[in-house]
Amino acid sequence: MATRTSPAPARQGKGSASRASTRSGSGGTGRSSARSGGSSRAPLPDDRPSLPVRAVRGAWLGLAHGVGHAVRAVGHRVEGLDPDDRRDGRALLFLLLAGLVAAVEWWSLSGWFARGVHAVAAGTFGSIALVLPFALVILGIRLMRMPTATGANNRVTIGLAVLTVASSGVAHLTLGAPTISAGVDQLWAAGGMIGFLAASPLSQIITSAGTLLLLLALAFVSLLIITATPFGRIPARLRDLYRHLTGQQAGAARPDEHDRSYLDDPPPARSARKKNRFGRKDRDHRAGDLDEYDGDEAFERALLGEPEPATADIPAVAEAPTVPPGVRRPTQAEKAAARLRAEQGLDADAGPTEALAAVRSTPVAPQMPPTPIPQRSEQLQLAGDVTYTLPASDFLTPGTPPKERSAANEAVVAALTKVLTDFGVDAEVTGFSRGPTVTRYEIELGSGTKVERVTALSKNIAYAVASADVRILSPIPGKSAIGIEIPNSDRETVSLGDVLRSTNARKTDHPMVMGVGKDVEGGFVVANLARMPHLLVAGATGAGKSSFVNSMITSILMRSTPDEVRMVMVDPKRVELTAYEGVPHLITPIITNPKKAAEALQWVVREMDARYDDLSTYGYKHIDDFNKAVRNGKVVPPPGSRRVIKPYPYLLVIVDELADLMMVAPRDVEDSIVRITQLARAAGIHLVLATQRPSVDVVTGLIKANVPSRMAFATSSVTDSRVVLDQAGAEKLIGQGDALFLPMGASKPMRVQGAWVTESEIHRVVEHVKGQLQAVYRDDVTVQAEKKQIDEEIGDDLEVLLSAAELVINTQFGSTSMLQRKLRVGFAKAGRLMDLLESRGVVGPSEGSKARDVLVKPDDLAVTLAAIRGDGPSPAAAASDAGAPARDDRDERGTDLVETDLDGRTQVIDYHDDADEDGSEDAWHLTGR
Ligand SMILES: Nc1ncnc2c1ncn2[C@@H]1O[C@H](COP(=O)(O)OP(=O)(O)OP(=O)(O)O)[C@@H](O)[C@H]1O
Repeated sequence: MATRTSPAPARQGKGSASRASTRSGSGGTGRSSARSGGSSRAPLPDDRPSLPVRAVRGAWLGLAHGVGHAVRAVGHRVEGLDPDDRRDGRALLFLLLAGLVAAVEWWSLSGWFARGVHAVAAGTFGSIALVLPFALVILGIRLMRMPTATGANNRVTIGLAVLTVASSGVAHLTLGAPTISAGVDQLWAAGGMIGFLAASPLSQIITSAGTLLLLLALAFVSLLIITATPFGRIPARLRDLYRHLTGQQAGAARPDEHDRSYLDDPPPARSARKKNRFGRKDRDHRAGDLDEYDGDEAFERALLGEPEPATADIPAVAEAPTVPPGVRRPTQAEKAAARLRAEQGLDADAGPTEALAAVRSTPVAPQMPPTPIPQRSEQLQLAGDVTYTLPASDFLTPGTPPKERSAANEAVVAALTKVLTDFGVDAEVTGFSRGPTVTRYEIELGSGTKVERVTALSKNIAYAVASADVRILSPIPGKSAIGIEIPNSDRETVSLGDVLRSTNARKTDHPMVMGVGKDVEGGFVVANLARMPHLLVAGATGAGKSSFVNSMITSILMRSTPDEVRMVMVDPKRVELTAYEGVPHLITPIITNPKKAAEALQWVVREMDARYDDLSTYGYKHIDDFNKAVRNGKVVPPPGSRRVIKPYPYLLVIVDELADLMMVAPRDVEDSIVRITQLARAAGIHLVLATQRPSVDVVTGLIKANVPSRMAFATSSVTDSRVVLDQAGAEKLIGQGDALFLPMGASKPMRVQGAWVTESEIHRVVEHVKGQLQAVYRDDVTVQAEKKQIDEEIGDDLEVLLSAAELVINTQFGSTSMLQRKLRVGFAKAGRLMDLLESRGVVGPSEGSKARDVLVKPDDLAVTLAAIRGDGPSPAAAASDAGAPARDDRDERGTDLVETDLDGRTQVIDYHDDADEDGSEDAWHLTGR
């Protein structure tokens, strides 16, 4: 397969050019090798294997891919593997060898072939041949499931090899330590030839006991190599193993446990769910949909507001709920319910009245013990071959069990019915679905009844149910019914743990998926921040923004490694995000100073530009494609560069109070935000902006236009709601995490109760994460951009400096007295201008009375002037990009270019000016540094 290095690589098929480049050996890129001579373009002689060979090869690979597919589907499904990356053929060989050795060694097969296999296996490894199949199976399965994790696979292979040698040596010593003269049978029964060679010579030198100890130590070290366990982490690994073996993650099913059948049940089709809600059983749609169901669908379902469906077969009749004890006056609604009961001759303690029981509630799923989320440890080999374990799913505790219906709901149904009857409206309450915070009651109209007759009653309804926060949806999207959302007087908390354990969240591995909460129908809502691609979170103080931001960060910490997601947190309030200080996902300490935050945003712009440079250099449209290519070794730095190209993590920038930033530097902040939001999506950079002041001076039109996803918590006015959502509604929310979620592309906001995570849960997760890796902060994030220093230094002299630059560059004469004369300025000022030009790389250093060297050619005048104005890269960089002088200058001084990656690790890149052979510009330049 050809290696892809150019921005627009000529697509090489699997044919001749491709093979030619592969064969051309190391160092050469696909492109250069393909070009290395005219002959390589000419069709190669037909060196294809003969038909029978191809047929056997095809059959073998077909079988191998089939087995590989099955192996990848078992347990935690491996997805997104590029067909080109599969190594199934080799892996199947390992598995077959394992089977062969097992058949011979375990079941003592006889015959010449079995004897041959035994001679090889036992002759080499002695009695260790008995466990050889395990090692071969491990290697085979790893190769099928993780063919691209070359580093980790090599590590495991080396570890297994060392373990085999050490064990053979131990077997040799403990099983009689036979000498060669004792005959092959004895050697085979002990440690085989490997065991003999590993143990015998050593025991001559350090005695048998010493050798045994040494080999045991070697075996122990090999286990550490296989499991990528540093010495310091042995206790933690043992603890994890213990927890895993004793099933502590799963937790015991308690009788009062939250119903979590959704953990196991794949969601049925929407139509099936609808029918089942009304008691009819129809499972036909379900099986068909299951096969096609994938993580993306789960995401889209969540994003589209489709709740995670409840299980089908539950009868919709609820138990009679008991009213919580406590002395208080009954509300109007309760009185209405009592009246309805009395009218029907039922006593007050009776279960649901017939009339109320007829109003069906959406059933909640039945109780089932939870299953732990499978650990993704196999995928978590970080750069530098560090194994990283994500926090266990039970770090986040389950929430209160969801109720299908309660006395409060019955009371409201009765009150609504009474209002409709009192005002003579031909309509009835036909059902309700209870969410954690609000219940949506469905009202169906009799024929000939106007919708307005019900909507006009909103104030009367509010009065009857004694709640000001009544929201009417007309119609409920997708239904011929009016929805009336009324807060539950017995609201439930939605635990983040439950959301992250839901099927929706588990169907996708994407590291940027966060638990949002539960919708009005009780369905779990998750969202992929990478697809937002930017989010505005707004709401009055105390409405639940910070809790939402906490849930978001905790979701990321629960699901992603620092190699996958990095964060920049801006917390001008200084209290909200302090818990996360020191997590390895952070690029810079939490920023609390608004001025520094503005600078950090400018750094993000520079980071974005750098990523774009890489994307365009290597010809990829999205950072995901680029990362995939890097992982597959398809992105090779140009010859001469010492840069090590690594995948870019997603960068999540969280600003917990935008208003504070907009106060200190409105223009700069707005500029940066607009630039980031317009472009950063493809670069894997995503912004989350939270504010309690959603007014037009904070959330400006430009910012709004570029931040497409919105999460509105309760706002203090309808105007604020309009700023956030472009529509009213958020002012009716009831606070404490009640929100309207409007993801990009959705036309109507979805009402959700935000997920809640406690401080102790956050603490546990953060401690786990920090215990594995230390944060490596970059120190340039909050450093003022060079551009700003220039601005301040130039002060009021910008115009005259631009004239001076123009003069010097056009005349190619760097003389101070010329500036004095032509610009009519004094000596001191002309000297200052010349110094400014020097510091910006336009002229060289002073050489006494001689004129200075001019380093910028007239052709580059425009870009240099733009740079001095602050519209582009520094003049030195502009010049170095554009022309030879600065480059030569750099070479003469022997200065290398320096790149810093997200870990703050600095890499030196040799400057090289061999422009790509296809004429494309060399892209190794510093962006804004
Ligand atoms: N999702 C939720 N579930 C349950 N309770 C919540 C939720 N979100 C917020 N609350 C409650 O509301 C309180 C205020 O929430 P939070 O601090 O997040 O508000 P805020 O909008 O960030 O306010 P401020 O702008 O003043 O920081 C919390 O202390 C908590 O009691």
